[in-house]
Amino acid sequence: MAYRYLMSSSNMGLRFMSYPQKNLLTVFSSLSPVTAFASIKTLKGAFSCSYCVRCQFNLDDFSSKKRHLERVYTTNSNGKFSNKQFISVDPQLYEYILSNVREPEILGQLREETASMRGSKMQVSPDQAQLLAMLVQILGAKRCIEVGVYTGYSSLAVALVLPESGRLVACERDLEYLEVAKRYYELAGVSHKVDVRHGLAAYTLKSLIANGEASSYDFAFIDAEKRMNEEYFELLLQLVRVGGLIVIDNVLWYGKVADPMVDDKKTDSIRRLNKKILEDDRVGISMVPIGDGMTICQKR
Ligand SMILES: C[S@@+](CC[C@H](N)C(=O)[O-])C[C@H]1O[C@@H](n2cnc3c(N)ncnc32)[C@H](O)[C@@H]1O
Repeated sequence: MAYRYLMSSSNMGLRFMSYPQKNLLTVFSSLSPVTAFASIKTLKGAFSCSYCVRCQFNLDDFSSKKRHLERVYTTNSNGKFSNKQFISVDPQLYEYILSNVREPEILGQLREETASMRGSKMQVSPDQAQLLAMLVQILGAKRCIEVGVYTGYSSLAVALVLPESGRLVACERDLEYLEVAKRYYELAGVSHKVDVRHGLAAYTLKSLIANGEASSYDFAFIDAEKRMNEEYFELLLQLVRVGGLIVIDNVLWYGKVADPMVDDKKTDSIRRLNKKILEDDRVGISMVPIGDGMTICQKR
């Protein structure tokens, strides 16, 4: 790890370092990780953070430095991405991210109530919900659809920022979960904005199209049965207007999409859809590594 990291730093960090520092790094890169860490520590004061162009870790704090080494990686694809540095989010960093989320009180209450329920891991994270709400606000969205409500966390985040005349069609097949969601829509004073549809989401989406509602929605969020995502995407592409957004959750599937050893049906279907969307000229795209990964698609 240390070797890999030290080598990677020669592509970015070194531009900002003096020659002695560069020489020292060259020496470090040939050391074993343990020796490298020890040597870094003895260099206290020689330079601050030689590993990353951004941070300025205090070398006195050896454990911070070690954590930093474990958190920052460099792309490894023959320079195709200019040896881009990127971070992996460990629990400590994620706690920090969450501490920077403005979570409305009612959403916090719903999250806490849901924590003890079956399937609570399915809920989007507070940082994801905040991003969804922001997208809705940026769009000035009035008409939204959610596929996969569970107990209502993401749908409530969206409903809270919709204008009074806004409408969110909330599709969920499980009545027990919907009852919790409906209670929270009431508590938050947004139930007049939410059109709850109990049943299979594909059926609801087809009925909206049959009802003449094509191209009339601004925003849609897909977060239900993953193997159905392609069908939801196609139906929602009919329902969303040009310029509107379709956001798909779980596109990284806990990292399994990038692991060639994983070939289960769910992972394969997510990979297939990711590839299809990448090649789909009907939408502009951005895959965002937030939560379990979300792809934001804008209809052209
Ligand atoms: C990942 S959870 C949704 C989490 C929710 N977005 C949140 O943030 O709390 C997926 C939900 O989709 C529902 N679901 C799965 N397949 C469905 C289908 N075909 N039609 C409607 N709902 C479905 C499940 O019952 C489950 O509650």
